[in-house]
Amino acid sequence: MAQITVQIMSFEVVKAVNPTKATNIKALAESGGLTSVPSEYTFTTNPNDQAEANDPEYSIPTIDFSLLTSGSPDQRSKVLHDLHKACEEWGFFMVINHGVPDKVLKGMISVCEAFFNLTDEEKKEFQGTSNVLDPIKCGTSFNIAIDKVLLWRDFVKVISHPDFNSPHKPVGFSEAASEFSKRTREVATELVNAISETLGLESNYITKAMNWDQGLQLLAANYYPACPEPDRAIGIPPHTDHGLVTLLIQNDMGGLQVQHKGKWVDWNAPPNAFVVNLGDQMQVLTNDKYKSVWHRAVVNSKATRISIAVPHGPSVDTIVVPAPELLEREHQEPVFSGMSYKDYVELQQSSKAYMKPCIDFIRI
Ligand SMILES: O=C(O)CCC(=O)C(=O)O
Ligand SMILES: [Fe+2]
Repeated sequence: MAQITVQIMSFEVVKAVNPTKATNIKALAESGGLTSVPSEYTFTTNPNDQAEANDPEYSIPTIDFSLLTSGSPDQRSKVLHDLHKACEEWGFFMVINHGVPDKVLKGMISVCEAFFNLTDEEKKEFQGTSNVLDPIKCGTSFNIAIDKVLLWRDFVKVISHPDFNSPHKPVGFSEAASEFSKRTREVATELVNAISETLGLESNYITKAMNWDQGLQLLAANYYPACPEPDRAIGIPPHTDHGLVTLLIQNDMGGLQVQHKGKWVDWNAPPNAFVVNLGDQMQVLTNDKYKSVWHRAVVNSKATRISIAVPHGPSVDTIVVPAPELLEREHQEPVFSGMSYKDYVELQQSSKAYMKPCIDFIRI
């Protein structure tokens, strides 16, 4: 009987969701008495697809950033070798000793938490429109105009480059986000230069070809409250990221899983490391050599998880094509047709590409 009451109650809360009046999962999770996942949020995963914990085959590649920027020539070439392997075999790696102070990372997580703690009324101002490239946008799920299953996730996204944007609330958000985005971008630039070298190209090849100076950088913060039945809901379903590289930090809760050799691998990065993954534009540029990798965010029953994903891409008007220098050297035909980054992002977030590999739309 109690069970039925709860289900009806949560159904009523969820029914209030509509594209113009977005409610949020934080409010639902905190409303008390929620003992099961409401049907609109039901998303089940297959436990047999999970990688064995501690299997060395699934041990995560780690890149020591300090050796890349200030190691001896031998140390640097060893890191470049590891980076090449990580890009080719995983598309995901962890970056340690990156030099961004803990204070900057923790400061960013804490202002994001404060943002999610604003009242619904206060957040409404930052809801944005249906334009996927709104400078500031917040909401719940992925895109409630097209979602068939609601996600156990609220989000706030801001464009931080080429122009820096920030909500004016809560106090301190803008300062923390500005410092965090600047420092994170410096690390991303070094990594992209190093990735260029691992491809046998000039270190500034990618940044030049992608108009990096005007490149898009987003701060996308995710809020996943504790969930009463974590196996029956999902924070973010399997997807690849649209840009070149994404750098991600999280509070001390895990939840990111990466697909590797057909299994889902738990990614337990320490809070002061960056988790880096390659995005679709890197796969296009390298003509499938370095692939963007499928990943997802699962939820847990213990505590709120916050992650901040920072995708870095070309400038929005760059038409991304496989690098002619690589095609020539490898005697390959291009396997992707060109598309502007802006069109790609819009396509990826449209109903046409919902839960589908967006990159297949431009595969020749
Ligand atoms: O929260 C996470 O760990 C994953 C987030 C993510 O994949 C994204 O925002 O694109
Ligand atoms: Fe992602």
